[in-house]
Amino acid sequence: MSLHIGARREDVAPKVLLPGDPLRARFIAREFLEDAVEVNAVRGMYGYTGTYRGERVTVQGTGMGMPSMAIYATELMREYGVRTLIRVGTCGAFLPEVRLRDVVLAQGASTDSNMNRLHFRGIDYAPLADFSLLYAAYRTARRLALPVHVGGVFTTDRFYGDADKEAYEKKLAEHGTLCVEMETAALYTIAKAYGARALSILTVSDHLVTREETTAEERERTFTAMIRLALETLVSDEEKE
Ligand SMILES: O=P(O)(O)O[C@H]1O[C@H](CO)[C@@H](O)[C@H]1O
Ligand SMILES: O=c1cc[nH]c(=O)[nH]1
Repeated sequence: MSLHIGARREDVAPKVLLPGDPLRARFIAREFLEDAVEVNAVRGMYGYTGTYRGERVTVQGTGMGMPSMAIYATELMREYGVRTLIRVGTCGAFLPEVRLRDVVLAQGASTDSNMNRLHFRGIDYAPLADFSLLYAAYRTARRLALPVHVGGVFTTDRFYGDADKEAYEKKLAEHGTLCVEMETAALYTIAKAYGARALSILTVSDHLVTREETTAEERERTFTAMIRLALETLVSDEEKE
Protein backbone atom coordinates (compact mmCIF):
# COMPACT_ATOMS: atom_id res chain seq x y z
CA MET A 1 0.00 0.00 0.00
CA SER A 2 1.04 3.57 -0.60
CA LEU A 3 -0.57 6.76 0.67
CA HIS A 4 -3.02 7.08 -2.23
CA ILE A 5 -3.14 3.52 -3.60
CA GLY A 6 -4.60 0.70 -1.52
CA ALA A 7 -3.29 -2.20 -3.63
CA ARG A 8 -0.78 -4.74 -2.35
CA ARG A 9 2.53 -4.50 -4.19
CA GLU A 10 1.98 -7.85 -5.97
CA ASP A 11 -1.43 -6.72 -7.23
CA VAL A 12 -0.01 -4.06 -9.54
CA ALA A 13 1.54 -5.07 -12.88
CA PRO A 14 4.81 -3.54 -14.12
CA LYS A 15 2.90 -2.14 -17.13
CA VAL A 16 0.19 0.41 -16.41
CA LEU A 17 -2.41 2.39 -18.35
CA LEU A 18 -3.25 5.78 -16.86
CA PRO A 19 -6.58 7.43 -17.75
CA GLY A 20 -7.35 10.72 -15.99
CA ASP A 21 -10.94 9.64 -15.38
CA PRO A 22 -11.27 6.77 -12.86
CA LEU A 23 -14.53 5.73 -14.54
CA ARG A 24 -12.58 5.34 -17.80
CA ALA A 25 -10.30 3.00 -15.82
CA ARG A 26 -13.34 0.94 -14.85
CA PHE A 27 -14.62 0.95 -18.44
CA ILE A 28 -11.22 -0.25 -19.75
CA ALA A 29 -11.04 -3.03 -17.13
CA ARG A 30 -14.57 -4.24 -17.91
CA GLU A 31 -14.39 -4.03 -21.68
CA PHE A 32 -10.75 -4.87 -22.48
CA LEU A 33 -9.14 -6.89 -19.67
CA GLU A 34 -9.72 -10.51 -18.73
CA ASP A 35 -10.10 -11.53 -15.08
CA ALA A 36 -9.90 -7.88 -13.98
CA VAL A 37 -10.03 -7.25 -10.24
CA GLU A 38 -10.31 -3.91 -8.49
CA VAL A 39 -7.02 -3.18 -6.72
CA ASN A 40 -7.62 0.42 -5.66
CA ALA A 41 -10.60 2.52 -4.63
CA VAL A 42 -8.89 5.05 -2.34
CA ARG A 43 -10.58 8.44 -2.98
CA GLY A 44 -12.63 6.74 -5.70
CA MET A 45 -9.54 6.75 -7.92
CA TYR A 46 -10.17 3.24 -9.22
CA GLY A 47 -7.41 0.86 -10.25
CA TYR A 48 -7.77 -2.63 -11.76
CA THR A 49 -5.40 -5.43 -12.70
CA GLY A 50 -6.20 -8.05 -15.31
CA THR A 51 -4.68 -9.55 -18.42
CA TYR A 52 -4.67 -8.46 -22.02
CA ARG A 53 -3.74 -11.16 -24.51
CA GLY A 54 -2.19 -13.11 -21.63
CA GLU A 55 -0.08 -10.27 -20.22
CA ARG A 56 -0.76 -8.64 -16.85
CA VAL A 57 -1.76 -5.01 -17.10
CA THR A 58 -2.93 -2.52 -14.45
CA VAL A 59 -5.18 0.43 -15.30
CA GLN A 60 -5.16 3.21 -12.71
CA GLY A 61 -7.01 6.56 -12.76
CA THR A 62 -4.83 9.61 -12.11
CA GLY A 63 -7.32 12.48 -11.74
CA MET A 64 -6.93 15.85 -13.39
CA GLY A 65 -3.81 17.99 -13.49
CA MET A 66 -0.09 17.62 -12.94
CA PRO A 67 -0.10 17.42 -9.11
CA SER A 68 -2.59 14.54 -9.17
CA MET A 69 -0.73 12.72 -11.96
CA ALA A 70 2.54 13.28 -10.05
CA ILE A 71 1.13 11.56 -6.95
CA TYR A 72 -0.04 8.43 -8.79
CA ALA A 73 2.95 8.16 -11.13
CA THR A 74 5.42 8.59 -8.26
CA GLU A 75 3.73 6.02 -6.02
CA LEU A 76 3.34 3.51 -8.87
CA MET A 77 7.05 3.69 -9.72
CA ARG A 78 8.44 4.10 -6.21
CA GLU A 79 6.18 1.80 -4.18
CA TYR A 80 5.04 -0.68 -6.84
CA GLY A 81 8.04 -0.91 -9.18
CA VAL A 82 6.04 0.09 -12.28
CA ARG A 83 8.36 0.44 -15.29
CA THR A 84 6.12 1.27 -18.26
CA LEU A 85 3.32 3.87 -18.11
CA ILE A 86 0.96 4.85 -20.91
CA ARG A 87 -1.48 7.69 -20.28
CA VAL A 88 -4.76 7.30 -22.18
CA GLY A 89 -6.27 10.75 -21.98
CA THR A 90 -8.33 13.37 -23.77
CA CYS A 91 -7.21 16.66 -25.25
CA GLY A 92 -8.46 19.78 -27.01
CA ALA A 93 -7.14 20.22 -30.58
CA PHE A 94 -5.27 23.39 -31.55
CA LEU A 95 -4.86 22.76 -35.29
CA PRO A 96 -7.57 22.36 -37.98
CA GLU A 97 -5.93 19.19 -39.37
CA VAL A 98 -6.20 17.48 -35.95
CA ARG A 99 -9.87 16.52 -35.95
CA LEU A 100 -12.40 15.54 -33.27
CA ARG A 101 -11.77 11.92 -32.09
CA ASP A 102 -8.33 11.78 -33.78
CA VAL A 103 -5.53 10.09 -31.83
CA VAL A 104 -2.33 11.92 -30.85
CA LEU A 105 1.01 10.43 -29.72
CA ALA A 106 2.64 13.07 -27.52
CA GLN A 107 6.29 13.34 -28.47
CA GLY A 108 6.98 16.10 -25.94
CA ALA A 109 5.07 18.52 -23.73
CA SER A 110 5.33 22.28 -23.29
CA THR A 111 3.77 23.59 -20.10
CA ASP A 112 2.62 26.75 -18.30
CA SER A 113 3.00 24.95 -14.97
CA ASN A 114 5.53 26.06 -12.38
CA MET A 115 6.10 22.49 -11.14
CA ASN A 116 9.12 21.76 -13.32
CA ARG A 117 10.57 25.24 -12.89
CA LEU A 118 10.57 24.66 -9.13
CA HIS A 119 12.10 21.23 -9.59
CA PHE A 120 14.80 22.42 -12.02
CA ARG A 121 15.44 25.74 -10.22
CA GLY A 122 14.15 27.93 -13.05
CA ILE A 123 15.53 25.89 -15.96
CA ASP A 124 13.06 25.04 -18.76
CA TYR A 125 13.38 21.23 -18.88
CA ALA A 126 11.94 19.56 -22.04
CA PRO A 127 9.69 16.62 -21.02
CA LEU A 128 9.90 13.94 -23.73
CA ALA A 129 8.22 10.61 -24.40
CA ASP A 130 10.27 7.45 -24.10
CA PHE A 131 11.42 6.88 -27.67
CA SER A 132 11.12 3.07 -27.66
CA LEU A 133 7.53 3.33 -26.45
CA LEU A 134 6.68 6.11 -28.91
CA TYR A 135 8.18 4.06 -31.74
CA ALA A 136 6.33 0.93 -30.60
CA ALA A 137 3.03 2.86 -30.48
CA TYR A 138 3.63 4.36 -33.91
CA ARG A 139 4.40 0.96 -35.43
CA THR A 140 1.38 -0.57 -33.69
CA ALA A 141 -0.86 2.20 -35.07
CA ARG A 142 0.44 1.44 -38.58
CA ARG A 143 -0.28 -2.27 -38.06
CA LEU A 144 -3.81 -1.48 -36.86
CA ALA A 145 -4.30 0.96 -39.78
CA LEU A 146 -5.08 3.66 -37.23
CA PRO A 147 -4.05 7.16 -38.34
CA VAL A 148 -2.21 9.08 -35.60
CA HIS A 149 -0.69 12.52 -35.22
CA VAL A 150 2.76 12.62 -33.61
CA GLY A 151 4.08 15.85 -32.13
CA GLY A 152 4.21 18.28 -29.26
CA VAL A 153 1.32 18.83 -26.86
CA PHE A 154 0.64 21.54 -24.28
CA THR A 155 0.17 20.56 -20.63
CA THR A 156 -1.72 23.33 -18.84
CA ASP A 157 -2.55 24.02 -15.21
CA ARG A 158 -5.63 25.97 -16.30
CA PHE A 159 -8.57 24.22 -17.97
CA TYR A 160 -10.50 27.49 -17.98
CA GLY A 161 -8.42 30.42 -19.19
CA ASP A 162 -8.66 34.04 -20.25
CA ALA A 163 -7.49 36.22 -23.13
CA ASP A 164 -3.93 35.84 -21.89
CA LYS A 165 -4.10 32.04 -22.05
CA GLU A 166 -5.72 32.19 -25.49
CA ALA A 167 -2.84 34.35 -26.69
CA TYR A 168 -0.10 31.97 -25.61
CA GLU A 169 -2.07 28.95 -26.84
CA LYS A 170 -2.29 30.65 -30.26
CA LYS A 171 1.48 31.05 -30.22
CA LEU A 172 1.95 27.39 -29.25
CA ALA A 173 -0.34 26.38 -32.13
CA GLU A 174 1.70 28.56 -34.51
CA HIS A 175 4.74 26.57 -33.36
CA GLY A 176 3.13 23.24 -34.27
CA THR A 177 1.66 22.19 -30.92
CA LEU A 178 -1.12 19.72 -31.65
CA CYS A 179 -3.41 19.94 -28.63
CA VAL A 180 -3.85 20.81 -24.95
CA GLU A 181 -4.27 18.54 -21.92
CA MET A 182 -3.21 18.64 -18.27
CA GLU A 183 -0.84 15.80 -17.23
CA THR A 184 1.78 14.77 -19.79
CA ALA A 185 4.62 17.12 -18.78
CA ALA A 186 4.52 15.74 -15.23
CA LEU A 187 4.31 12.12 -16.34
CA TYR A 188 7.29 12.43 -18.71
CA THR A 189 9.43 14.29 -16.19
CA ILE A 190 8.80 11.93 -13.28
CA ALA A 191 9.17 8.78 -15.38
CA LYS A 192 12.63 9.91 -16.49
CA ALA A 193 13.60 10.57 -12.86
CA TYR A 194 12.72 6.95 -12.00
CA GLY A 195 14.34 5.47 -15.12
CA ALA A 196 10.91 4.29 -16.28
CA ARG A 197 9.28 4.62 -19.70
CA ALA A 198 6.25 6.81 -20.37
CA LEU A 199 4.03 7.80 -23.28
CA SER A 200 0.80 9.78 -23.57
CA ILE A 201 -1.76 8.67 -26.12
CA LEU A 202 -4.58 11.20 -26.38
CA THR A 203 -7.95 11.38 -28.13
CA VAL A 204 -9.30 14.73 -29.25
CA SER A 205 -12.43 15.28 -27.13
CA ASP A 206 -13.02 18.88 -28.18
CA HIS A 207 -11.74 21.30 -30.76
CA LEU A 208 -10.51 24.77 -29.90
CA VAL A 209 -10.78 25.96 -33.53
CA THR A 210 -14.09 24.45 -34.67
CA ARG A 211 -15.62 24.43 -31.13
CA GLU A 212 -16.93 20.85 -31.65
CA GLU A 213 -17.00 18.67 -28.53
CA THR A 214 -17.84 15.19 -27.29
CA THR A 215 -20.09 14.35 -24.33
CA ALA A 216 -18.95 13.38 -20.81
CA GLU A 217 -20.31 9.87 -21.45
CA GLU A 218 -18.25 9.56 -24.62
CA ARG A 219 -15.13 10.67 -22.70
CA GLU A 220 -15.78 7.95 -20.11
CA ARG A 221 -16.93 5.06 -22.28
CA THR A 222 -15.61 5.33 -25.81
CA PHE A 223 -12.33 6.28 -27.44
CA THR A 224 -11.72 2.59 -27.95
CA ALA A 225 -9.17 3.16 -30.76
CA MET A 226 -6.83 4.86 -28.28
CA ILE A 227 -7.34 2.15 -25.66
CA ARG A 228 -6.79 -0.68 -28.13
CA LEU A 229 -3.65 1.07 -29.43
CA ALA A 230 -2.27 1.51 -25.90
CA LEU A 231 -2.91 -2.12 -24.91
CA GLU A 232 -1.53 -3.51 -28.18
CA THR A 233 1.55 -1.32 -27.73
CA LEU A 234 2.09 -2.66 -24.21
CA VAL A 235 1.88 -6.31 -25.23
CA SER A 236 3.80 -5.98 -28.53
CA ASP A 237 6.50 -3.88 -26.92
CA GLU A 238 9.85 -5.63 -27.39
CA GLU A 239 11.25 -4.50 -24.02
CA LYS A 240 9.82 -7.24 -21.80
CA GLU A 241 9.64 -6.70 -18.06
O1 LIG B 1 -9.54 12.80 -19.96
P1 LIG B 1 -8.35 13.01 -19.08
O2 LIG B 1 -7.40 11.87 -19.14
O3 LIG B 1 -8.73 13.35 -17.65
O4 LIG B 1 -7.55 14.28 -19.68
C1 LIG B 1 -8.06 15.59 -19.89
O5 LIG B 1 -9.35 15.81 -19.35
C2 LIG B 1 -9.27 16.57 -18.13
C3 LIG B 1 -9.98 17.89 -18.30
O6 LIG B 1 -11.31 17.70 -18.64
C4 LIG B 1 -7.78 16.75 -17.84
O7 LIG B 1 -7.35 15.74 -16.97
C5 LIG B 1 -7.20 16.64 -19.22
O8 LIG B 1 -5.83 16.31 -19.29
O1 LIG C 1 -7.26 19.69 -20.79
C1 LIG C 1 -8.07 19.62 -21.71
C2 LIG C 1 -8.63 18.40 -22.12
C3 LIG C 1 -9.53 18.38 -23.14
N1 LIG C 1 -9.85 19.55 -23.74
C4 LIG C 1 -9.32 20.72 -23.36
O2 LIG C 1 -9.63 21.77 -23.92
N2 LIG C 1 -8.44 20.73 -22.35
